[in-house]
Amino acid sequence: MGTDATESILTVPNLSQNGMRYLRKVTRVPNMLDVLRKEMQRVRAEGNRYFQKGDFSEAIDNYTRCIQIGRGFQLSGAKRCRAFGDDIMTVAASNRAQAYLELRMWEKALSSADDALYLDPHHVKSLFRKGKALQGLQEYEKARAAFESVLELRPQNDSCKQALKEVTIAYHQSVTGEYDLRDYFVHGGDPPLCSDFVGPVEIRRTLDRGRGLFLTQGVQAGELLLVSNALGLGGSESLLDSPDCWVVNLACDFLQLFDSSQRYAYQLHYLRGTEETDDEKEVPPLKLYIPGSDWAPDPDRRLKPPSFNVAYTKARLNSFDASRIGDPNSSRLGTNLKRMIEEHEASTFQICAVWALPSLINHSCVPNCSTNTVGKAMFVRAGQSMPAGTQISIPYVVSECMDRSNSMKIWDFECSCEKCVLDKRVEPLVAELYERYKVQMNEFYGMDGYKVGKEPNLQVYKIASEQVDLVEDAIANLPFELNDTERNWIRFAFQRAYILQLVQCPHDVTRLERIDLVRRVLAIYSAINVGTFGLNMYLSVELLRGIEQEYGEGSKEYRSARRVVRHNLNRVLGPVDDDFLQDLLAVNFKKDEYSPFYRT
Ligand SMILES: C[S@@+](CC[C@H](N)C(=O)[O-])C[C@H]1O[C@@H](n2cnc3c(N)ncnc32)[C@H](O)[C@@H]1O
Repeated sequence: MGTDATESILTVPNLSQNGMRYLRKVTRVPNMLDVLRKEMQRVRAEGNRYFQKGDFSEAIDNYTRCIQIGRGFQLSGAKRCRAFGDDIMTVAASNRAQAYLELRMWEKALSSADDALYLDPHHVKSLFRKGKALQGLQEYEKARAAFESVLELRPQNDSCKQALKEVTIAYHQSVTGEYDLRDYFVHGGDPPLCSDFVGPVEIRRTLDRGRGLFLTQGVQAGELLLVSNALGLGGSESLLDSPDCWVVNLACDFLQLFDSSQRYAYQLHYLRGTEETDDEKEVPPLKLYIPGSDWAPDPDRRLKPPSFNVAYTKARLNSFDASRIGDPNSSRLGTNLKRMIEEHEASTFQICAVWALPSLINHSCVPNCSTNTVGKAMFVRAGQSMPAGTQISIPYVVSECMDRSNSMKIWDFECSCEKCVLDKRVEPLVAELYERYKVQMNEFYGMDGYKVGKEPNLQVYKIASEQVDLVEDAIANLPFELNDTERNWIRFAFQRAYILQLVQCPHDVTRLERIDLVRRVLAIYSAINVGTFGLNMYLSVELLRGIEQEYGEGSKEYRSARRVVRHNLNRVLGPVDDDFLQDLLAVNFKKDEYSPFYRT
């Protein structure tokens, strides 16, 4: 138990001289202590009632009041008052710790549990709550020690055994970067808790983009670079049209971090805002993001919440789409074609989040890393093999628009990646075609053209195919040479035509032709690397399905398609061995009437 606990409990009452005199007097009154004990119990019970109703702030006020009465008497000077009400205060402080836990106010929960343990070092519930607070602070080793003390006193305590298991796993994850997510990826269900992890990266200043994250060693595609739990979440109807709503939501979430933990408050502090120019912005210590590390700044430099404006700006400049948090399926193997279209075209409610360390990664429309969320934890993996010193990049938003300035505007910068440079060059040359494409795709909304059913929509197929042909002609006639990847970047701007041609293709299109269509769409997504990973994974599995039906499992075509699947899964899910792949395929190869190869 630290000195903090002693200090905090001793400084609770704030009695005036008159108050002290009064207390000394009343403690001499016969039965007064009984009366006061009853009063303490009543106030504590009142706290319990508020707790039951879910009003944790009122509960905390009552528990504090109960402690104030007890400490007031203890400090009143009378000898017989020295240990007055310790038993009642222990429980009040312990319950207050639980109320703080409910509010995710980890530091206060810890200090309240310590208050209770100061009075009774073997108070089991307080030891447990201390462990939970430390778990919330990602201090896994210290949490483990607290849970172990509980189990010494109560070896059969099942919740504590479970909590000990959780922090042991979390500690292992945070140190090794090994996460056993197989079961979750294969069977879905509630996302497992994942600890933060910092792999082979460092934070450095860049020449022109403020700070960025760089590799400290060479990595292979799929290697885990970092895992980060969301600092805050915000939601609204639409991400790009009305950012105000979710930014305000997020900013409010941010302000609560200051009641939660200084570590998280500092992570927020270092996020990009507009108070300083990029060059002046400090490079945060990497330790700040490593669970259990001794990152702490001078204890006198406790951060106070920023103004709402600052929180708002930080929310705006650092948030990414987090819709996948609410959809465990899309963290797994992507979705079937029906859902793929629905999600892509009709996204309505948007959730946004800020992840502290990923927020220091700069954007590229052709990123070299993948991001995937498991619950609130964002996993960042290398999307390709890269040497030490490479600056890593992620897509803040994946947009097919050739002019992405609108969708990027909330982040306040103009992207100048290779794809942006190419798009700017090509856009005027395909302007008329692009306008027609956009009008047509919007018309399809009106006529349910995006609905995927068992019966293909032949009109949509015809129009989509015509557009694909026009795009292919336009690409072939561009007045400059392009490589395969660049051609696919341009196709990506027209991607919906390619997808609709695939999903609405008539029954008489042969399996080989379908295989070609899947291959083509997959090549388009692969060219923008891992930005639309769900689709990459899904389409590569579909390709394998088609090839298995066409050529059989023993064929070289099948083996090569399996390598493609493994590569795409690996970049997002990490190492995929044969058993894991088999399990994933077994799930995905279930009868799916929206597959392009169903009944072909
Ligand atoms: C999420 S932060 C990324 C980290 C940021 N560089 C920092 O120092 O905090 C987003 C901000 O980084 C800068 N940024 C990110 N990607 C960029 C890019 N591709 N080109 C120019 N600026 C970029 C912009 O100032 C943007 O508002």
